[in-house]
Amino acid sequence: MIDIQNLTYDYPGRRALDNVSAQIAPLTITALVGPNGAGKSTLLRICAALDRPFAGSVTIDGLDVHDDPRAAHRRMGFLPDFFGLYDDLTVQQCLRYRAQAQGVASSSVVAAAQRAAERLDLTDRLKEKAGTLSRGLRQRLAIAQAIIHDPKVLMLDEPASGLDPEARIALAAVLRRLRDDGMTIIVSSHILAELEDYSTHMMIIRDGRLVDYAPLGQAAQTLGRVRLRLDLADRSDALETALHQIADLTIISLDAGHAVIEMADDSLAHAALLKTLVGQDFKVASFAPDRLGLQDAYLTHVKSGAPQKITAGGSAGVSLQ
Ligand SMILES: Nc1ncnc2c1ncn2[C@@H]1O[C@H](COP(=O)(O)OP(=O)(O)OP(=O)(O)O)[C@@H](O)[C@H]1O
Repeated sequence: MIDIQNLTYDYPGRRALDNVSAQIAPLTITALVGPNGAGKSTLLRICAALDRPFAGSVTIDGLDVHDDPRAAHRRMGFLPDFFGLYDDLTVQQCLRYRAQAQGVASSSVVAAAQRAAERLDLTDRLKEKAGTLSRGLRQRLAIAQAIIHDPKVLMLDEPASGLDPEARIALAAVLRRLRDDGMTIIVSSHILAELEDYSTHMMIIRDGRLVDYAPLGQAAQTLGRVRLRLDLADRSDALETALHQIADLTIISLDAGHAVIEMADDSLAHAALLKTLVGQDFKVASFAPDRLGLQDAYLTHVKSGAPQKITAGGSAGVSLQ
């Protein structure tokens, strides 16, 4: 879907991107993470065909975005980290204006504005002026403008910065819905916790280099294997012995009340294990894939003496500085 090949970009005296490559599959939501100055905004601007790389290319469905930026812009929506709105226009006027500016056929402008408002839950705000909206609503209006032409790809640079928890939750719901509707999304952020709920993949960059790009939940797992978490309602010291008797099962962590195990990605094998444990009278309260958290995966990759500072960020989770 999005093919990023060997991107290199320099600012005067500073290499911002160094040979970055990644292939982003359709219908994924990629969390683009990294400390301040890692190159996230530069990467997004290049993917959005706003800056031209010194070397390398970006294609969307085979279209080189720098060869034909206008065609590329019809396929993508982009929201930069700082954006402006026409404060004196109503939400409806903003959306209709943007539809016209994006080249939506004049017979479809009204419908496009209505649909974008519906997708971003703005239909009850259509008559309000942009200048009177709260920060969360302004952000939603800006995203509605970015998707007015129903692009296949949406790229958002720090969309949740400055939003309160409620607005962040609303934004997460919107992004999930857009993905379900058929969009491929890349979203950058410093705050990992907010990305965790909806991201399918994580791309880590640091000092302009790609550190990792992997599906969440599988980042640390072997292909064809899956990590599962088992919780017991009643603690039982016999759990370890029982698990050791199961073939082709690796115990990742264990105590009398829970276990994280790795085994073949085979639902029949999982069902058989569950049946065995229940048959041995273990009180299984839950048994489900153990999703490797985005924070865990990020920290796994960056805590090896990396130069950036990582601070625990209260309810917002880990933040990168
Ligand atoms: N216009 C510019 N001129 C010179 N250097 C720049 C310019 N824009 C960015 N840089 C530098 O390039 C590097 C990458 O910047 P970029 O904004 O892409 O990083 P980022 O990961 O988005 O950072 P942040 O999280 O702080 O937004 C940084 O070291 C930054 O200081």
